[in-house]
Amino acid sequence: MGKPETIIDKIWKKHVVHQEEGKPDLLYIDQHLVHEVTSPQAFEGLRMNNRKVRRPDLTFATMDHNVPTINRQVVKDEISKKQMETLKQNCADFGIKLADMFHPDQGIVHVIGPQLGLTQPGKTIVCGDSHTSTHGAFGALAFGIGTSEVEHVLATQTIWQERPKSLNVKVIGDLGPGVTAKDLILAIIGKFGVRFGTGYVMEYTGEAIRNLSMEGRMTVCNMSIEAGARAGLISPDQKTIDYLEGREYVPNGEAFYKAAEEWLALATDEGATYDHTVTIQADEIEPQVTWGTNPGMCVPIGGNTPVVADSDHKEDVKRALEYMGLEENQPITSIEIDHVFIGSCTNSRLSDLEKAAAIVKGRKVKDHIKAIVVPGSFSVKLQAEAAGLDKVFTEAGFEWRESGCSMCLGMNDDIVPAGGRCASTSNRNFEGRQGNGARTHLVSPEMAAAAAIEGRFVDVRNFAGVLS
Ligand SMILES: CC(C)[C@H](C(=O)O)[C@@H](O)C(=O)O
Ligand code: SF4
Repeated sequence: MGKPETIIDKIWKKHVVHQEEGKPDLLYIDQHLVHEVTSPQAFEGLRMNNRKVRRPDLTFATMDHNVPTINRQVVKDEISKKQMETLKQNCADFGIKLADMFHPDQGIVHVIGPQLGLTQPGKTIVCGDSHTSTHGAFGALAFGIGTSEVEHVLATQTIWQERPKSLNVKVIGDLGPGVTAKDLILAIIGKFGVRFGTGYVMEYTGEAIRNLSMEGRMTVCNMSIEAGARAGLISPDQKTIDYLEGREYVPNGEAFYKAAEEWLALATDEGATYDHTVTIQADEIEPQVTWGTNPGMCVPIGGNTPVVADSDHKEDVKRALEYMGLEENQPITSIEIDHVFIGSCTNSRLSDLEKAAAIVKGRKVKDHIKAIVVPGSFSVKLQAEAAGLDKVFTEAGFEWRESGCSMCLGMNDDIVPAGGRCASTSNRNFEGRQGNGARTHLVSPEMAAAAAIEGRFVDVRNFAGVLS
């Protein structure tokens, strides 16, 4: 037996194709995911230099950020329209598979990768999108890249990368009833801040992580970037294998069993060391709500907004409260909302919708609230409809939409108006994120559903049926 290694070391070693003193490593990329927003200039660069895509077979494209979620036929915004037409043309010219807005595989890039089985343990996965960290839930080394790097990967199937340090985010104990993966990651970022992961790839370990479903693990890894990390991942286990078996791009038969063995062997070895470790106690975590303008500005549902004078970051807190239209020391349960968004690559998978529907069932959305549910992919939408979830939502007063990024960011028609206040299951609450002057509160799907019913934030654990 050699020295115990982390999964990060193991994946890195297998993918370095060139190493030179004083330079980053050149890493091989196993899977390149592409969307309409960050790829046009990259393809343009290839054309200008008369280059081809090196491995079209390892490249997969979808449309997600700009797609309309009501009437697919009408794309009002000219830039959005152009970006989608350009992606279509680029994929045709360079021989890349594309799930366009009408394709059954269409969806948010970080939802369809796992769904199709393109996301697998041990792979290096990149995409011109910061939330590529989502795929780390499978024990892949997955990270977002910039447009010039997208061009580099298209042309060479490799990327220059500084070897990251490793950070063990150890979650001790288990989450209580009604407390979700979203609450866990918000509480982690709330405790350690939005920069503690800078320069690191984080591995989430511990009982609470093992007990999460694959979908919960995706929610956690998705937000690694909000902690500043290069990537976040979780060592594969039997749950990972079970999730992947039978998916379209996963090997089958004997090849699957062989792959599964290799995948399990990637898990961090007993006794491996990390550059740094932080720990958090899962059973102390309560449902979280962000009050401010970054994901670390969050408190438990029973808490209050901060008092400026008591804060270490007075200016930031003051400005955030002002932007959010909130008072100091205001109970979170007194905050009234007018929009609810259930969707995004953080929380738009089938189990997210099921959990939100369980809260909503038989109840009504408060009168004035505009509440929308946006499935993460066309396939999630179909599965949800087969289970009757669309009816549960629409009967309660939610709108049931086509899949896409939607209200997660203001790049399509789904926008929160200035001064509007939204309970959102997405991952970013920056100023203007959901539209100019819009105010975003990040929560779990369950908490968003309960807020839609009550018209303000409430502890979802008090809803009948939630704790059963
Ligand atoms: C548009 C895209 C580049 C961006 C990202 O990289 O994350 C978006 O997905 C986001 O969530 O802000
Ligand atoms: S759903 Fe939101 S966070 Fe995810 S890729 Fe789309 S815009 Fe980015």
